[in-house]
Amino acid sequence: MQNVEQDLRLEAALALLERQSLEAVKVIDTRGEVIGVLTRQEVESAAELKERLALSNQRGSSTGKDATEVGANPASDLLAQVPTQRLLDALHDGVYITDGRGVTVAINQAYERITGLKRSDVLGHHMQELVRRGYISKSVSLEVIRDGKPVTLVQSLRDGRKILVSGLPMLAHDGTLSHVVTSVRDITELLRAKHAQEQLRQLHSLHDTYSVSSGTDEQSLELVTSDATADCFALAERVAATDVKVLIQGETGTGKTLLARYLHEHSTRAEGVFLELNCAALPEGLLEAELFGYAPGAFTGANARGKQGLLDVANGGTLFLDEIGDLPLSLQAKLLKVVEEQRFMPVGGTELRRTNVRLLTASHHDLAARVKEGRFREDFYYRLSVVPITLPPLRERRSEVIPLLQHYLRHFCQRHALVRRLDPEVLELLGGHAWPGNIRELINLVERLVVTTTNEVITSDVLPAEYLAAHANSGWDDSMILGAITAPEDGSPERTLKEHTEALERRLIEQALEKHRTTRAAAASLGINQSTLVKKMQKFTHTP
Ligand SMILES: Nc1ncnc2c1ncn2[C@@H]1O[C@H](COP(=O)(O)OP(=O)(O)OP(=O)(O)O)[C@@H](O)[C@H]1O
Repeated sequence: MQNVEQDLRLEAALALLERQSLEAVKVIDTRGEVIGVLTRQEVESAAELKERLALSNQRGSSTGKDATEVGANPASDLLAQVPTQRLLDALHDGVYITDGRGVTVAINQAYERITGLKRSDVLGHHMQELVRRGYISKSVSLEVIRDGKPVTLVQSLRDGRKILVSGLPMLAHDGTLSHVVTSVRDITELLRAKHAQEQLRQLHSLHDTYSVSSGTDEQSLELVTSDATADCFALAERVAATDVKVLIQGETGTGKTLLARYLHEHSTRAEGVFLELNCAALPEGLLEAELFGYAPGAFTGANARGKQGLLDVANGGTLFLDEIGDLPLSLQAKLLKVVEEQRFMPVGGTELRRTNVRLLTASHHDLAARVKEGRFREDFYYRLSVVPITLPPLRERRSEVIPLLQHYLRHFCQRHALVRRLDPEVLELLGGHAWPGNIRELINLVERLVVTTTNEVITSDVLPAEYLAAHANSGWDDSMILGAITAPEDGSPERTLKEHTEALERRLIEQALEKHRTTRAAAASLGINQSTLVKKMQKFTHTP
């Protein structure tokens, strides 16, 4: 059965090599693990040997056994002229042959190359002795002799390399064990490649979870700045080339992450990775494992192969730690060590690892206040905030609101293949909104308006209630309206009746909007139709 499988694999390998003009094929076991690589030359010579065997078998006997019989194989007629040692030395894999008692009778050159052992070291020696001397960690031949069946295992050599060893029993005519033939393949490279593959897999999953992936929508957008923010970006550009620590502060959605990425992209690390971790998003244990990684089997449930931490993955690049104010004190101490020494210890590890990462941090908390409250280490705070940059909230950079609205309108129209315009009245209303969620809130609103509106022009009647009460939020209050209907005391000309009436109308409409939240309900409560109310509001926004 085993031979049939091998034959089928050989044919499949040959077909694959022919069909796809490959130079080598991988051999995979039933669990999908790669156990070796066969070159075209190896597959072809095996196929040729198989053909010869088949020819000879037509003329001769067949063993009908799992193991190979020595001396009864008619193929030996054809190979008889070739000296056995030359045949063995022609093989790329190492070969080790013992007699039925475990005494070494032959090895080939490939075995010497792979293991570094010399023929003179092993010939005539018993396998037990070689294990005792520490030449090899475990003997396959002895296991084959003990169990009487093929054995495959991975051995470690003295220099730490790993070899895959497969031993096969060879039987004499009388069924007794004649020899054990062992093939040896250096799988150090294979294991390294597998390890690299695992690291890559981890990197991809980290990238999906934490990184601000490149080519995002935001990245393709231009920055909208005003006097209030241009200084922040100019400062970021100035310090980008250095490795100084920058602490970015500002309310949520003000562009802290964008500024961090801007810094990375203007730095000499721009080719390296930019990873972002939100320190408020994970419990302490997980946060530690993500940042520092862990050694194989560090804790129950850990990946048996261990895991690289972000400090390793971001080596040569930038690690942006958002919400650093929420980092537990114990991890602040560990990270301080990284900042000071550029070294860290993975969870459960025994060796310090070096890393060359630029740390950028951000927080919506007032970190200085957190230091005073004893919730943030003072030494860590000073280390991180060599250059502090504070992004103002959107309500303090009003001149950006309309450019941002137009900017994201264009963006979402393009993304959803729609044509939409913002009615000037909407621009006015939104221009006066307080934007507690800052730019993120603005972006979400614009996308919502673009995809939910059926008309080309987006009018105020589709605005959610909180945006209609914009004037109330933006500093308009009753006193200003009352001021409009009260005779001025500063000697300026008296208002006309029309102006008084308009001011009163405006006040009533504002109050109705505040109370009823939508233009439809406010209009109904005032006994006018919705479009009249909207027109009047539009007129008011143009009236100082
Ligand atoms: N100046 C700007 N011009 C254009 N878009 C901007 C600007 N600043 C920020 N944005 C966009 O606003 C959104 C929110 O920005 P960002 O995620 O950087 O904010 P944040 O302060 O990091 O928020 P949080 O504190 O919640 O993490 C992002 O989509 C970003 O691309």
